[in-house]
Amino acid sequence: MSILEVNHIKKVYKTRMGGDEVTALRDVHFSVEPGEFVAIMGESGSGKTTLLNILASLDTPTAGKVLVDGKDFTTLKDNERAIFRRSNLGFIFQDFNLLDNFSIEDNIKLPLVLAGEDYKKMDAKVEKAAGQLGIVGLLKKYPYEVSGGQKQRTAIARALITNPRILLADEPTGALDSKAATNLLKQLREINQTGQTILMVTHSNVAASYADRVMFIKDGEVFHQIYRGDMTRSALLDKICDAVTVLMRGGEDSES
Ligand SMILES: Nc1ncnc2c1ncn2[C@@H]1O[C@H](COP(=O)(O)OP(=O)(O)OP(=O)(O)O)[C@@H](O)[C@H]1O
Repeated sequence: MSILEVNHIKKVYKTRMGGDEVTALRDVHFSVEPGEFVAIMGESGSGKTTLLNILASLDTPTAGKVLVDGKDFTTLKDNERAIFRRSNLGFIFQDFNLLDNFSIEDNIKLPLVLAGEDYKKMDAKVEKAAGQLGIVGLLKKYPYEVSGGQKQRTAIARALITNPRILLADEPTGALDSKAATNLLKQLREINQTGQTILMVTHSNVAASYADRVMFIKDGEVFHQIYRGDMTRSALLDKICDAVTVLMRGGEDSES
């Protein structure tokens, strides 16, 4: 069974007291298998954030369903959706979203505290997550004392500590220099290779080339998909660059 099924979702925003309407997603339909690493690309305004917000259960679609492990969460009440989100999804963001007054250790621990987990079990989980991300030596530091790459590793450790079914990443390398971005992408790939399903929205062709599948959104629909198959990362990168060029030409696959 697919881990995620996005079933013909549509999202229409109503603006100005219900006057104007904006169709951000027209008909988005795809599924993700357990252990896949999927990158979502698309030009500004194509609907990526809208899609991610719906997948994150932070917003509801106007029509269609989203199923995680066969369960439709779009129909849950707000409090049930919050519990669903906490136990099934992990998030990382472009700007890390760490709490400045919390140590690295307490930032990583936070989802466990919110979930009411037994304090005695927390330390072992923090050690394990920090070990996986190579930041054990930073646990007593504060976010302002560590680099951008280390902040994002902290955010990943925090996202993974609850063993989420899916890790949702919104432009995770957007605030990093290219060396830190490369290290982070390699780390995400390693985490994926342990079986973690990852969905990542990105503007970066290079970032997308670390995924198994790259999905292009255009005008609120899935316009094109590229599967890595047995391609090397650089061959996948070439294909992504070609697809982005076609997309920027307005979707016509020719010069004319
Ligand atoms: N809350 C909202 N109310 C009305 N329209 C919205 C709202 N949020 C997004 N939109 C519109 O929906 C469309 C898709 O926006 P969305 O933010 O999902 O695109 P995006 O692909 O994430 O863009 P970017 O890459 O610039 O972040 C755009 O036309 C946008 O103006």
